[in-house]
Amino acid sequence: MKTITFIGNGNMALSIAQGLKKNYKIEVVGRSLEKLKKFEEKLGVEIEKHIMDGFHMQDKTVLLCVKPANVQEVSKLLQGQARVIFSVLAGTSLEKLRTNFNTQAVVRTMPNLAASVNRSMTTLTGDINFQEEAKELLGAIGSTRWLSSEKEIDIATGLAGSGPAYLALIAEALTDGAVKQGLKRDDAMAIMRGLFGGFGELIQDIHPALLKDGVMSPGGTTAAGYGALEDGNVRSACMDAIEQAYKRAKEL
Ligand SMILES: NC(=O)C1=CN([C@@H]2O[C@H](COP(=O)(O)OP(=O)(O)OC[C@H]3O[C@@H](n4cnc5c(N)ncnc54)[C@H](O)[C@@H]3O)[C@@H](O)[C@H]2O)C=CC1
Ligand SMILES: O=C(O)[C@@H]1CCC=N1
Repeated sequence: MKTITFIGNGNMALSIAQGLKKNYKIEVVGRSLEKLKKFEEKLGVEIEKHIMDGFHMQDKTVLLCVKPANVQEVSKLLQGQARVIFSVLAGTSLEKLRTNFNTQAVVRTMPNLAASVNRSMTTLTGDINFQEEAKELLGAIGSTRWLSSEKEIDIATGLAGSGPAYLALIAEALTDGAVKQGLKRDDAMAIMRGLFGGFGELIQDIHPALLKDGVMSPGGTTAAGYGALEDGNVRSACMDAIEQAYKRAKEL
């Protein structure tokens, strides 16, 4: 079984490790043995645990899962030359990763929180020689799409990386709206979850505009509600959200 070395033991590392644990041996490098043990407990399989300070990554296949602000601090603690680093760091350029880490190759990846349920939408870019390996590795946690530039992965970060948070806002707001009109909270939550489940399947094959046309009867309830969303500038706010997220990715 091939070994994947996680550097960092936070939410993203755990979500990805959940998807990889069946087919790969998992090694995790962190700052605290206690936290590494907790990671192992949550993952439910035995892992190799290492402290970051002085860790040898010679010829290893590394999944870098720390925060963008920790790059310099973390890179100073590591020794040896990695075979390849797959980074999940938002906005952190290939050049910055190459400058800070001793590695033969670098690939940027942008998964999302659905990695924990094997449904991540993960974008990839970087060393073309590792395209197939990246697709296979990150394919274990959902769908992948290789992009041809860093600009594109920074935009995709706003769409799919941050996207679960944006959809969560919509989900919560619609639920609150139903509660405001008198639906019980439990019922509203169950109905919202069913809505997102079905919608998630429909949107795979139907263009959003056609899906909307299919729901909206002349003079009906959907048209009434849809008008309120347009009055609230939801469309424009969604486009601004991607613009702001992209801008932020370029600053990281
Ligand atoms: N949370 C998400 O939905 C997504 C996150 N990402 C990226 O994943 C990366 C990790 O994010 P999360 O797992 O959500 O964060 P987190 O806060 O859960 O984990 C960060 C991990 O970094 C390590 N760390 C923190 N401070 C450190 C320091 N000073 N020195 C050394 N190591 C340190 C620790 O292992 C910590 O558990 C980020 O770079 C983020 O851009 C990418 C896609 C989606
Ligand atoms: O908010 C962030 O910076 C990270 C990247 C994508 C999702 N979370």
